[in-house]
Amino acid sequence: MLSVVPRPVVVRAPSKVNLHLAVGDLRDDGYHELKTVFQALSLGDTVSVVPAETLSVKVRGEDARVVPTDSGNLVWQAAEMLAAEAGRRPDVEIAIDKGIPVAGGMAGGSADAAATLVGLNALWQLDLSREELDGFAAKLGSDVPFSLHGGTAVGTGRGERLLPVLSRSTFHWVLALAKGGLSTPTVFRELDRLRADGNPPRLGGPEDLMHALTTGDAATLAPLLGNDLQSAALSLNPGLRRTLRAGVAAGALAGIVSGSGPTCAFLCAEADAAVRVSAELAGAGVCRTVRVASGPVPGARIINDAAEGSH
Ligand SMILES: C[C@@](CO)(OP(=O)(O)O)[C@H](O)COP(=O)(O)OP(=O)(O)OC[C@H]1O[C@@H](n2ccc(N)nc2=O)[C@H](O)[C@@H]1O
Ligand SMILES: Nc1ncnc2c1ncn2[C@@H]1O[C@H](COP(=O)(O)OP(=O)(O)O)[C@@H](O)[C@H]1O
Repeated sequence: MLSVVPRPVVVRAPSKVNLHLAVGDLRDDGYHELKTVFQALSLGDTVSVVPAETLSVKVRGEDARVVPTDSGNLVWQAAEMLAAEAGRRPDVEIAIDKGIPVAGGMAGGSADAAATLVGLNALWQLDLSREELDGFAAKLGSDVPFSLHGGTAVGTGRGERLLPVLSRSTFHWVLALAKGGLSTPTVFRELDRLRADGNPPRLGGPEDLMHALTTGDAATLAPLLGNDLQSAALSLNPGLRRTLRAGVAAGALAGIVSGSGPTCAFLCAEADAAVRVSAELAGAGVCRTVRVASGPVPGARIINDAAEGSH
């Protein structure tokens, strides 16, 4: 007799780099007002969801052992949220294949949460609209809406309100992954402390950077990259200064801390240059490992069909 084995829905979700991250003051709700330009990168995670008796999370990949597999994982929270909406049990097994560094300032948990929303919307045939998914995404975390959208976008509010940005051509990046991670709230707190003690420079508006994106010219874009959280990340992890210097010495057009760090992202003139820079950085002993990536790429999207298969 043929048994019907449910096939998983498999979703690919991108990492991100903040090309511009201007941090405003601390709000009463504990978040900072942001103006940021996100770009989704080809380094990503793959998440698959398949019907099961109970909710469970499995994680594979280099950083797997530091990722929670219980309700501390954003994918767990995403599944419970959608199950409550659908009035059903979250009876699903979620498997995460991690390519994105954990606590690396590249929105890895957000990518997985966005992938889970997309995957379960298909698996459970919920037919939720883009706007409804956005609402769930924003509840899960400030970066989750961007992980759904991908591409290049301006984020305001706490980063969850998005407007797409016109970006011509593909940009080539080298990512220097650090040994440990940095906690996002700790980095925001460190920036508040630095600001209370002195007056670290604040980024202006992203208008010139957005214009550079429309030209598609990496050399024009490079000097306009900026991140207000960089001084805080460097204060918590001073070794990152060496990493940033080494990437530029290796031939990158510019280097920046990605979001709250500690990953450093280096913009390169073209794909070949990125491969050369990555090889030199890997040999310089200034980071755990290097990755080459390009952007912009799409947000969380299904890479197979939610069909049932007979085995
Ligand atoms: C800094 C950024 C830049 O894109 O990314 P990462 O570097 O973490 O990837 C984001 O703002 C992170 O977004 P995300 O990681 O989703 O943060 P959330 O879960 O919403 O918030 C975690 C904590 O970070 C701080 N936080 C976050 C967003 C914001 N606009 N202001 C904040 O002060 C708060 O302390 C909050 O409790
Ligand atoms: N699916 C997930 N992948 C990675 N980390 C997760 C996930 N769900 C929850 N976390 C928790 O979120 C923290 C921040 O991880 P991550 O999203 O990778 O970094 P960042 O906020 O710097 O972009 C981790 O230290 C981990 O405890």
